[in-house]
Amino acid sequence: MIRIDGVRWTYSGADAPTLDGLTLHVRPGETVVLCGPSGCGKSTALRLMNGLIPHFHEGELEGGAHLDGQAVADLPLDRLGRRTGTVLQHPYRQFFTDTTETELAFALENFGEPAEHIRERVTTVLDEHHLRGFTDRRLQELSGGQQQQVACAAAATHRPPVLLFDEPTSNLSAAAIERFTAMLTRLRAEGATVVIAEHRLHFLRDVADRVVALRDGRVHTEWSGQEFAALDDATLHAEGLRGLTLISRPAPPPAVAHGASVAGPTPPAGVPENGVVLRDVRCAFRGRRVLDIEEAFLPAGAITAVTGPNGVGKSTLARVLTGLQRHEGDMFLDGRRLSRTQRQRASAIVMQDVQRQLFTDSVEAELRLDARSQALLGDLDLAHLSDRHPLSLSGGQQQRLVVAAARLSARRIVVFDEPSSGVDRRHLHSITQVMRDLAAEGVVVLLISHDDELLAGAADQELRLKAIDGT
Ligand SMILES: Nc1ncnc2c1ncn2[C@@H]1O[C@H](COP(=O)(O)OP(=O)(O)OP(=O)(O)O)[C@@H](O)[C@H]1O
Ligand SMILES: Nc1ncnc2c1ncn2[C@@H]1O[C@H](COP(=O)(O)OP(=O)(O)OP(=O)(O)O)[C@@H](O)[C@H]1O
Repeated sequence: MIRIDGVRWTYSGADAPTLDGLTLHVRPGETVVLCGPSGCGKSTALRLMNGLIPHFHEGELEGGAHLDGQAVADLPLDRLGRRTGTVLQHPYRQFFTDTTETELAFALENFGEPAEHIRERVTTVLDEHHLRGFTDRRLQELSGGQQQQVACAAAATHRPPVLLFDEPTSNLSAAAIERFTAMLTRLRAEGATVVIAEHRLHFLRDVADRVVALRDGRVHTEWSGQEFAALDDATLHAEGLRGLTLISRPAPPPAVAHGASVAGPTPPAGVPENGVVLRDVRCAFRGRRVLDIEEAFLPAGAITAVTGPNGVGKSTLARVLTGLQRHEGDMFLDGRRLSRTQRQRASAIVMQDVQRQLFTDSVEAELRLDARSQALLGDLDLAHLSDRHPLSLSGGQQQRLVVAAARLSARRIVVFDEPSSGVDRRHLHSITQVMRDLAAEGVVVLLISHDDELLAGAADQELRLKAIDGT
């Protein structure tokens, strides 16, 4: 189905090839997982399969991918579009339309399918993916996890024989990951060929036919699905990969909070001196209330995890803290009430979609380079990339760059919104260390995450949000 034979690919302007002798054959109906350290070439390999290389990205290609015996480079884009469905690392970047329903219909409309058929298919997909509640919701107003679920559904709506997923679970809750796994099982039953690039491997244990670990742009190790399922975590860790065991996380102490959307005990009286206090904080979008916190205390010098299902209001809370969101109620820092502008000055954030906060034309320029930032670049394995354009970095490299900028920001409040997307095992530890160092300096650190391994290693206390309707 997909054949890649000894491909070499060098991005335009890069001094070394990103794919260097990559050989990979994917059989029809097979589900293959691509894993490997950040920057090893997983996304690039997917771009070769869906034609973004060479149709979109510029560079030097030797060899190429074949789909059903036809060179991807020779296939017209509409034929490629019918044969492949792709979910990118930042799904919001791939939306063409405005609402969930029109996005699901988009590909079929482009292929000139009859309106009746489009309606039927969109209805089926909305049900299969549990997206009924989002039918007419505007895509830009969905939470990160909700967007990722819509992107997965939209990629499958026209039933392409090949589906390519780039870190499809980076923003998903455990329940949403289960729904995604069910989608993979359904696709396999329908005979689809599926390639998934991932760092989080545990949910792929029972669905992968083959697992391929890349390193330096070529295949380094390969396991059959059975071999993979039988691997122990130590073997995977030795390969620099994340384990298969679902971390059962001892719940950290609850953050001091209560309110309609918050699980936790009663707060202390008065306004604590050292940290953030939220009082009667409420947010609503178009009359729909999404955040309702009577009182919460986020102490300085500790990492407070904010958890809860997709769409429950975690990023909204992050925007409240950092002064990016209008709301009712008050926020105090170290006993002093802060206006929105004061909050913007007191805080830094690593956003869920870090590409939104890369503004300059080099890694170096994103940070103010001095001895301290040089050392941090080394810790985060970015030192060799300092001349590079930030948007040319891999997903995990971009993530670490924004983490570095937040570390150097010298703000009292630093929020990390899903910082483990694109992040391999080694860097999970370096990012945890950055958060720990900030907390040790007395910063109020907030960690929003669905990643139990990250939470187990980093969270000092937990603020668990529940949906306003109680779910
Ligand atoms: N600008 C907006 N307009 C309308 N609704 C919005 C807007 N921003 C967020 N929402 C809605 O508010 C709710 C909370 O979104 P938020 O991004 O805070 O969730 P989250 O808990 O961070 O989710 P995830 O885990 O998926 O990232 C969601 O239902 C979302 O669709
Ligand atoms: N447009 C580009 N120009 C130059 N180099 C690039 C470009 N895109 C990616 N690279 C480099 O190619 C290498 C592989 O990137 P790729 O995005 O394929 O890695 P990845 O394995 O998907 O990483 P991650 O797990 O961090 O998402 C990285 O070192 C990256 O910096």
